[in-house]
Amino acid sequence: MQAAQKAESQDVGSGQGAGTPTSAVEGRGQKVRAMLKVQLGDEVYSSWFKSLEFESFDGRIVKVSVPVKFVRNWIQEHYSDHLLHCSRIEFATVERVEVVWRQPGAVAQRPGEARPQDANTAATAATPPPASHTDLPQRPAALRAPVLPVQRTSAGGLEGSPLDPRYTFDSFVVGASNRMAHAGATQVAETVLSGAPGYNPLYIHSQVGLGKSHLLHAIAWEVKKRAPNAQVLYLTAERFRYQFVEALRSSDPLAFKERFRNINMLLIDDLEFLQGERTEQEFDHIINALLDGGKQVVVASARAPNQIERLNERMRSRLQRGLVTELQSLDHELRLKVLDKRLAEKRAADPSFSLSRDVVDLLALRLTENGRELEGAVTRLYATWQYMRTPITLDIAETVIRDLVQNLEPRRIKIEDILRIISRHYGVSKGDLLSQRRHRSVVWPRQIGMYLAKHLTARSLPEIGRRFGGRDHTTVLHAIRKIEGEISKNPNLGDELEELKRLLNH
Ligand SMILES: Nc1ncnc2c1ncn2[C@@H]1O[C@H](COP(=O)(O)OP(=O)(O)OP(=O)(O)O)[C@@H](O)[C@H]1O
Repeated sequence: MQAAQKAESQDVGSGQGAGTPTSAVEGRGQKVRAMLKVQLGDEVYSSWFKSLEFESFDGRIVKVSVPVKFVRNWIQEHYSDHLLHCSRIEFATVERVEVVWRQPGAVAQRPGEARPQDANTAATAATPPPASHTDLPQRPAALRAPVLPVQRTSAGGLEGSPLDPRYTFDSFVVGASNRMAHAGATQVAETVLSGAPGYNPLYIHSQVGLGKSHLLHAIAWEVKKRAPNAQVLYLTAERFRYQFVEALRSSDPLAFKERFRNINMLLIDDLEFLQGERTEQEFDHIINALLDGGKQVVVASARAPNQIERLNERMRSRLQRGLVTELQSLDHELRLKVLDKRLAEKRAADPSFSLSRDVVDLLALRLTENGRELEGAVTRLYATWQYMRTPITLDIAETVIRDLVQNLEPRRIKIEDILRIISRHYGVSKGDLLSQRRHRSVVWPRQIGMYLAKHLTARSLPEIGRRFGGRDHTTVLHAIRKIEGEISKNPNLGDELEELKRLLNH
C-alpha cells in the first residue's frame, strides 16, 4: 500500500469522529499545496492558492477555504480538477473538494495552531508557532537543482552565448530520426581542426525542442575538449545582432568584423531570429568571409534555408552548399531512451529518486512532441519527489503530465493579440500604445503589454521592443521589472494579469 493510502486509512479509522483533526488535515494540505505549486507554477499558485486553507476531511470530502469570494469562484471554475487530483495523492479516498469562502473574522488554523473556539485544541496553543502556511516543505539543500556552470564561448574578444554543460554528444540519444544530423555534427567536430574535408557549412533545422541547440553545444564542447585553444564561437542570432548593434553604436563596425577573423569555427543558433537589414548584411558578409577562408560554419534554425524569406538568394545557396539536415520527431523508442538518459542524470545527482518502468512508459506514450517535454516531465516529477517524498505513482505522473501537456499546448499568443486585448481592456488605442506618448494612461498599459509579451510569447526582448513601437530592449526590460515589482506590492495586479491571460487564451 502506498504511504499516503496507509496514512489515509489510519486517519479515517482513528476514532476521530466525523473527520481528521484539522491540524492534521492542514499538515497534509501543505503537501497538496506543494503539488499544486509544482504543477501550476509559482505565478498561478501565488495568484490563486496562496491563501488556501485546508479545513477538514471526513473520508470523502476535503473542505478548503479562501478569504475572497472571487478567488473561490475562480478556483472552482478553473482549477477544481487540479485540486481534486492533487488532493487524491494525500487524501486517497477523497471524492470531492469543496471550496468555501472563509468569512472575514474567521481565524484560519495553521498546523499546530488552535482555533480559539475549540477548547479541545486549546492545549496545543503552547506548541511552537508553525511556519507560514505559504511556506512549502523546504527542499533539502543537497537536493536543490544543481546550478550549472555555464561557459561562454569567446573568440577574438567577442563574447559568445553560454554553453550548457549538459548538452554534449554523450547525453544526446541517437535514433532513426536524428542519425544524419548527429553524424554530420560529430564529423564536423572531428574534422574542424584537422583540415580534412568535411561538411561546411553544416545546417541543422527542425521544429522546436528536437535537439538543434543540443547538437550545436555538443560540437562546441567536443572541439574545445580536443583542442582547448581552438577559437570556437557559439552565438544565437539574437546575440549576434545585439553585439553588432552595440558595435554600430560605438561607431566601431570594423572592429566587430575583425573579431571574426581569427576564429576556427562559428556556430549560429536560431537563425530565424536574425533581423534588421544592416545586421543581415553584416551576417552575409561574415559568413561569406569565413567560408571563403575555409573556416567552419554551423547553423541551426527552425526553418530550412529556402524557407527563410529574409535570406538573399546568394546566402541561401551558400548555406545549402554543405550538409542541410533535418531533425525529425522523436519516435517511441527514442523517447524512451531520452527519458532513461534524463532519469539517469537525475539519479546520478540524487540516487533516492526513481521512476518505475510503468511511469517511464506512460511518459513516452503521452509526451510525443519533443525532447523539451520529456525533460520537463522528468524535472517536474523530480520536483514532486523532492517536495513530497512519495513514490511517483502512475496517478501522480498522469496528473503532472496532463498539466504539462496542457501547458505546452497553449493557444499560440501573438503580440498582435496582446496589443488588441490591452487596448480594449485599458481603453487606449493601439496607435497610442505604439506611439512615443509618455502619459501614465498609456505608459502603464504599454508596460503591462510588454510584460505579457515576455511571459506569453517566445519573442526576444529586442523583438518585443520592435513590435511595441520600435523601442529598445532596455525599455522592455525596464517595463518587465517594473511590473514584477508592482506585482509583489499590489496583490490585485496579480488577479488583473490572470484575467488578461484568460482573455488572451480564449
Ligand atoms: N536526441 C536527444 N537526446 C537527448 N536529449 C534530447 C534529444 N533531442 C532533444 N533533447 C532534449 O530536448 C530539449 C530541447 O532540445 P534543444 O533545446 O536542443 O531543442 P531545439 O531544437 O534547439 O529547440 P528550439 O527550436 O526551441 O531552439 C533539451 O533538453 C535536449 O537535451
